[in-house]
Amino acid sequence: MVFKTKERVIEMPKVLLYTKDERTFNVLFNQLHNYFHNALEILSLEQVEDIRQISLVLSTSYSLIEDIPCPPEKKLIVRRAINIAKLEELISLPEGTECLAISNLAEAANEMVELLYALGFNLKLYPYFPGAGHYPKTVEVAIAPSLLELVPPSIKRIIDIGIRPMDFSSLVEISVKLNIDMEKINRHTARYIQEIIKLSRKLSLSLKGEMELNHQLEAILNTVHDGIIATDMDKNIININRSAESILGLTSESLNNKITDLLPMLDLEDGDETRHNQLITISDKKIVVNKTTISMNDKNIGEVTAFQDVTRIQKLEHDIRKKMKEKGLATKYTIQDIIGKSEKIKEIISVMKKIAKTEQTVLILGENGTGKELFAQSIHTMSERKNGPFVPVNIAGLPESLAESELFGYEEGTFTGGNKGGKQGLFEIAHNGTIFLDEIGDASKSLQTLLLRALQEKQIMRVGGRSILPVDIRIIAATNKDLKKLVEEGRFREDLYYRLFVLPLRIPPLRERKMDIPELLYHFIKEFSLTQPKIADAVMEKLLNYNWPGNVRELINVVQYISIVMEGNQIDVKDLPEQFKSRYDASVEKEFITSLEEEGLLVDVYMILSCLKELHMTRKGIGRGRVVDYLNEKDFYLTEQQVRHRMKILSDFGLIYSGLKGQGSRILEKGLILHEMIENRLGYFKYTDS
Ligand SMILES: Nc1ncnc2c1ncn2[C@@H]1O[C@H](COP(=O)(O)OP(=O)(O)OP(=O)(O)O)[C@@H](O)[C@H]1O
Repeated sequence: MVFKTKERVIEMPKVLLYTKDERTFNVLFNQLHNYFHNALEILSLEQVEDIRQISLVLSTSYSLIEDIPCPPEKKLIVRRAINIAKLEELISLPEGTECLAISNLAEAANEMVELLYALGFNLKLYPYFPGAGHYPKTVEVAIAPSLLELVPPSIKRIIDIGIRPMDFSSLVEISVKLNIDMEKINRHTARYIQEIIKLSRKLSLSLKGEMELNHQLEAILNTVHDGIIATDMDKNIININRSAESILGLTSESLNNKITDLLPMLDLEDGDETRHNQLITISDKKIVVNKTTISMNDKNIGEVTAFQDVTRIQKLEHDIRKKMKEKGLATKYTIQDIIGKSEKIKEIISVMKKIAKTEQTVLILGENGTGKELFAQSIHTMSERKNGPFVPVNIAGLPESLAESELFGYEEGTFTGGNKGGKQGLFEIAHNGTIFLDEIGDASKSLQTLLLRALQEKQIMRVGGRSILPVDIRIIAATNKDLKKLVEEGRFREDLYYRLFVLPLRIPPLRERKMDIPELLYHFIKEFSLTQPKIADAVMEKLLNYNWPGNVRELINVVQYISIVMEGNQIDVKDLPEQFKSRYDASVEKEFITSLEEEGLLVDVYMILSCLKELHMTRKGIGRGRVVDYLNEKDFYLTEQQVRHRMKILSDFGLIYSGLKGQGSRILEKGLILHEMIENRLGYFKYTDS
């Protein structure tokens, strides 16, 4: 039997990248593509058919995207870094040289001037852009980010610093805005570190013959977040930047010390393999280290060690995620997390996409563990509100006495010991987002009345408050109960039912879409990091035949169980939890019972099992002699020889455990089940005590 996990359809957020010229577009496009790979789709303005489908508009300048009709929170002006590898020529300019800083937009030209000053260049810089007008006649040099056609004819020397890439903080900001998950950000971080290290390496290579780093270079090194240490051939430290000092907790006194004395762990072994991207730990910090040899005329003259504090970047990202979580902004799931290719799931997903575009109330119906919350979160992340909060409320879990204040908040002074300044309710927190009312069928009558009012009026009043707060929220409710029936029984308000029953979404139980089982199984196997085990055909057959009362949640539990008990790399029937075993063994054991019957041994075996079962409670092994005595007491006569023969059969079949000599035998779980089955087969209880 072969089960294949099929490719998942992935919905990527669409990003509009808008730049003044095509070359900048290409550089930024490549950079975005390198960092985010397939996590987002990047479009140019011409490719956008409907601006409402765009999750984020990126540009190098606000003036460019001012008129694009979308809310300001969907627009992001990216910050630009400078290409370190291209700075070599700039460093060579004498102090005070007059230069034009050229760009196609005033904003960008001014920004370049600021950046170059911040980098410590002691030049006289004039921003220059189309329409900028006059500049002093004496200026002979232009610094241009590849836009050479903009350079006025009077300029004698052009320094091309290349198109400026986006800086890392903008990339992180994009990740956060688009809710690209932590794991992906982490992968980007690794890539970013590599990139920076490549730049530093290029920089060190461009310093051939210049072991005396001048002030400008030092200033540049100090703006880099990487730690950089340069050493001479005798391993004396001849330059150390500020980041290196702060990452390693050093002072400038470390200069002229030998790196081997001061930081022996940074003195990586020679040989290419070990010198690149090596991860080391220095006083609880994880650091990626790279080392490059500087050579002149084929002679090595020193080394540059560049390193990044991975812990710091991870912490930064962690803080961002934490902040999002605190604000209730973070949803765990998107439509990409929904596993399944059955017709039913495909149909639900297509309905969900339509539902997500609307603002209407959704009612998700389905048994426990079918994924109602997963679907609710996916609707939220697909909707216009995805950047707003998603606030889940478990109605069944709200104690009646607290429900009102939890949902609607309270004013200061309402409760003794209440918060100063009152407290926001969950409806208020969900403002501009989605509130997910789970297990709505469990709401008490009084809570139903309160909910009805909030839903009808889209406004709430805090407990003890006098003013009304309008809230802009989308409601998704869910239940595993038959709401219609509750209405008929008078246990659920009819008017609330019709408020909720606007867009119903029915999630079928897993037994009605068994085709999804293999894919779900493989997915969770991967999640519990079982290394691609083989799955015995019999196992798959059992999983497919099972009726899954606990739905996907039960399947997750089964995989977890398997991950604990399995040995080797094949999942066998024996690795399945109880609910599968008894059903499976039934057929095998039925055959066993039939064969015992044919051999005329069934009653004998039953009597022996009854004996072991009865004495089972003592937890001690029972010897053959004891069994013979027991049978005698019941007027059932077998010789010790016969008992031994029958017990051997039982032990071979795994129904009893016969210990080493003298320890006697004990009935096993399977023996108890078989005992019950024979009892049913025999249909009378003549031989039991009762
Ligand atoms: N189609 C699916 N693909 C991947 N994971 C799923 C799917 N359906 C459910 N799950 C997972 O199963 C678990 C249970 O889902 P969830 O909590 O959303 O169910 P529920 O219907 O809300 O349950 P309850 O009614 O008991 O609250 C979650 O871990 C969820 O991620």
